[in-house]
Amino acid sequence: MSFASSFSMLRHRAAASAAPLLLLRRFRCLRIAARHQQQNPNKQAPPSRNLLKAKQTLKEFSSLAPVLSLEASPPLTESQAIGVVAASQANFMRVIVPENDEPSGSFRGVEILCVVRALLKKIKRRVMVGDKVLVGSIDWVDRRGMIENVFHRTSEILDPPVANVDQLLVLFSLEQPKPEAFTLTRFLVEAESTGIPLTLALNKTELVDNEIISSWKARLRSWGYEPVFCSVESGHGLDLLGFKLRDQTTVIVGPSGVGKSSLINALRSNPSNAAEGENWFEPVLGSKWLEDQRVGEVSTRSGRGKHTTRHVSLLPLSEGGFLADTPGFNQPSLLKVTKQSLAQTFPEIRKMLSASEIEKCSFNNCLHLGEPGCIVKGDWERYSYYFQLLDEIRIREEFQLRTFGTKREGDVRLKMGDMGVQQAEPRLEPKKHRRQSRKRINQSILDELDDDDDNLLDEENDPILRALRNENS
Ligand SMILES: Nc1nc2c(ncn2[C@@H]2O[C@H](COP(=O)(O)OP(=O)(O)OP(=O)(O)O)[C@@H](O)[C@H]2O)c(=O)[nH]1
Ligand SMILES: [Zn+2]
Repeated sequence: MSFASSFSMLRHRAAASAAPLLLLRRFRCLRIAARHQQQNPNKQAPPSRNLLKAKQTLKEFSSLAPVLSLEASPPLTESQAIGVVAASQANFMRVIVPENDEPSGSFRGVEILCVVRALLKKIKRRVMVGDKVLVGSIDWVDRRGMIENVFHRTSEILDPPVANVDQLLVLFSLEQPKPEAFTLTRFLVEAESTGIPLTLALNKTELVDNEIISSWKARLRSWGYEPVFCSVESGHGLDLLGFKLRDQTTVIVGPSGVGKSSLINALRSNPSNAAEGENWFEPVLGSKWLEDQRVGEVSTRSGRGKHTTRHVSLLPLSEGGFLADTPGFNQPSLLKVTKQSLAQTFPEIRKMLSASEIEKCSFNNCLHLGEPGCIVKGDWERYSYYFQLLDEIRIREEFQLRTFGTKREGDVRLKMGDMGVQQAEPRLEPKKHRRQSRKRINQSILDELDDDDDNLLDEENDPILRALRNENS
């Protein structure tokens, strides 16, 4: 397990255990109060403040514990609904819930501007864009409400931060800009490392001739991918893409200028997509904001460049499903990829490893660097990219190690792992028996960078720094 993921597991566990503890304490208050009542039956003592508080907390927790399972369908009152968080801005979250007010019984989407219940914050239950949530205290006229609980997540990505992503759409263009094989590989590796299914699409087909399309098709097939060729300009391939996105929450990633925003706009307004009936997200009532999430309007309204904000938002598709608009997130950080996991992000290596059941690599955790006995041969196009990325990840891992090692020596100890691989492990704090939080570790990396006078890193655009900051926020 990677350093990073073990920390996030710990963090989740800590959040989950806070609630029962609080509950237990409040239960004790109740019991003591009840015993007091038994011993003094004639005294009608006014309920103590603690007792009131305990009752209140029990009431709060009864609708809260535990995190709702995805299949759960809690009984809803008039002022409650289940929806999806489409955006988060400052202290507010925009949640899209279905509204059943049509005589025909068909659904429409309503956007409710929500605050998050203080209790959820208290027990550190984070609400993310993409989360399925229980909204309560809804004022259907003003379209305001409060997020009362969160459902289990099926997935969670951090860069950009979105929950319940079903699919990643890696978008490149064939021209303006031309695809660059190594950059494309970085994007694919980042997408593969999430474990979420990915679709690769190549845009602007109308700018190139058929030979170029065929040669990319063959080349990408040898990498293990079947891309969708499309053109926002001519409309070619958009039906197929629309079909692939239907009823899915999809995050589009890709370099600047390939047509991500153009594609989002095209898919949202494709009139042939406007099926009648179950498309309860379009139109979304009360959302001037959603209308504004269009390429041109955002820039004119804010008066800044259209991509100066980094707020991710989910845009409802006319046929159901969401597309995440991810301004500014167009460089893969590869922060979740480790030396050991890199091989699994290359379909070519996966294929070689699964093809040879009998002939295994001599080493269990072989890095496939051409050692004798390694079954991963070098006769494939991206082998050199694999090497290059392995090197990059090695340097980053060493940098992280050095940062913990020099700055916060006490927090890290080196452990001999399997096959003699050295691994860094945070030292348990002697008194609290608690691991250092991932936030603090990330912060120590950021501090280290801030201390560095020769620091020429572009803080805004450096994907690793950004991913670390996202995690901390
Ligand atoms: N010729 C052609 N141009 C396109 C196509 N799709 C998008 N464009 C143009 O490509 C340029 C960049 O499009 P955007 O949608 O802003 O690209 P983006 O990926 O969102 O770029 P960033 O916002 O920088 O990440 C715009 O001028 C679009 O009009 C296409 O299919 N063909
Ligand atoms: Zn090997």
